[in-house]
Amino acid sequence: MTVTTLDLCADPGLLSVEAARATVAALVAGPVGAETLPFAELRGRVTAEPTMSPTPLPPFDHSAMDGYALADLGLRHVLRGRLAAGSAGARETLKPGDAVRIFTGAPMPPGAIAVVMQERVTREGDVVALRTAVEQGANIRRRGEDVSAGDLLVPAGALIDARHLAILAASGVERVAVRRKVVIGLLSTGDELIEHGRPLTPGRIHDANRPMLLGILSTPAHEVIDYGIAPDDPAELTQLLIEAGRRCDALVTSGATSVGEEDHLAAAVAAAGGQLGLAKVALKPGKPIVAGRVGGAALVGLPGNPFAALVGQMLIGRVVLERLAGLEPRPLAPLSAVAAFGQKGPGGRTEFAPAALVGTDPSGLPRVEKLGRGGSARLAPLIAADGLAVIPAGHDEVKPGDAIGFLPFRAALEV
Ligand SMILES: Nc1nc2c(c(=O)[nH]1)N[C@H]1C(S)=C(S)[C@@H](COP(=O)(O)OP(=O)(O)OC[C@H]3O[C@@H](n4cnc5c(N)ncnc54)[C@H](O)[C@@H]3O)O[C@H]1N2
Ligand code: MOO
Repeated sequence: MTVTTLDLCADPGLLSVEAARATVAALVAGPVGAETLPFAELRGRVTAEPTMSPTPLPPFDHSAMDGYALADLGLRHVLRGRLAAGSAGARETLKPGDAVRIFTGAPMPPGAIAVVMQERVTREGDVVALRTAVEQGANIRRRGEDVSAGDLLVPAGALIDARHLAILAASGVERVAVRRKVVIGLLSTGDELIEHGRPLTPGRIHDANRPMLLGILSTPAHEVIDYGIAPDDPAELTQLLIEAGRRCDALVTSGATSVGEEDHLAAAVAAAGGQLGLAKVALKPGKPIVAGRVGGAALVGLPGNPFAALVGQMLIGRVVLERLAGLEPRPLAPLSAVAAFGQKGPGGRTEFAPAALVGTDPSGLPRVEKLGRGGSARLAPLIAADGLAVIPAGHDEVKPGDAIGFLPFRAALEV
């Protein structure tokens, strides 16, 4: 059987992380289709169309302070009424010398030109005496000063979070067109793996990658189909790939990417009528990443070692899912930090290592301490880590105080 390969790695050397991200992103022709959802179901979904505001925000002129609405800028006024937030507003227009007791959020009475804060006045019965002059328009929030009717509220390709919910709710938008959920098949490979929750037998280990990847991929924008553990059996793996290629937009696997005789992924993808390419990425850990297509699905094959799989998904696999979901892949932009450690290397590969934030240096940059002694199979150092230290390729040695990068888990693990 001939294995059809994609030319992911035309260069005989290692692909840079950025080049690998671009190559893998190009496997996806475009985003999945769209559907229209009610407001309550929008969180975590990706907008498919821009939403324009049906109304100005704020919808009417109102007071920004608790105080007095004034008909003119004189220092002495007579109180004519009271307006609280939620009131439908005053009907009568103020006359010169008039003031109205007003509270934050209440509609401006007709004829009022400024609001004075209550701390700036002396009250004697119905007389309001200003201690200092106010300017015209002071403390008035104008209709439409935040958003005009017809303004762009949320562009297409936005991952809807609390900010978007706030402005959509404020504008009374009830339905939004979003990308349908990206259907992701998830698969672990390896005869040594046992499902979490089942007892171990000699020589076998629990599958850690699928629960980890489920933890990353289970978002409102995705529907994950769990294909379980595939044994190191080419025929069985081929059948699974054919089925997943029919149902899924993307397939994320771990293991079997390497060169061992039991690493059957490439042959199984070819037997399933797909194409696969091996990208040797200048990345430590996670060097072997395979990507391709099977049926209608883009396939990302992560290395078997759990930390390598995590790094591969965070840095490279996610661009496939972002493209399918209609999100512009976010550039890999580690924060500037300084090393609180010294080490040799990483030489020609960019190294990612579990790391904790340990204060700041004199210039205010975060100091980053590397955790654990390396190794792509170790999980324990991740638990105390705040994110990943990023040591750029080309360093033969890192000394304490050297400039490095830091990728916080919070930003990196959200999809
Ligand atoms: N001769 C070579 N051997 C290896 C090379 C190489 O270049 N030449 N690369 C090494 C590197 S780097 C990595 S990473 C691994 C990648 O191997 P595979 O993607 O084929 O992964 P496996 O061989 O299936 O597994 C590697 C390791 O990870 C454990 N594993 C696998 N799946 C899971 C899982 N779901 N949960 C927990 N642990 C898992 C597996 O038992 C192995 O110990 O290849 C190196 N070898
Ligand atoms: O680079 Mo492997 O991906 O070390 O674990």
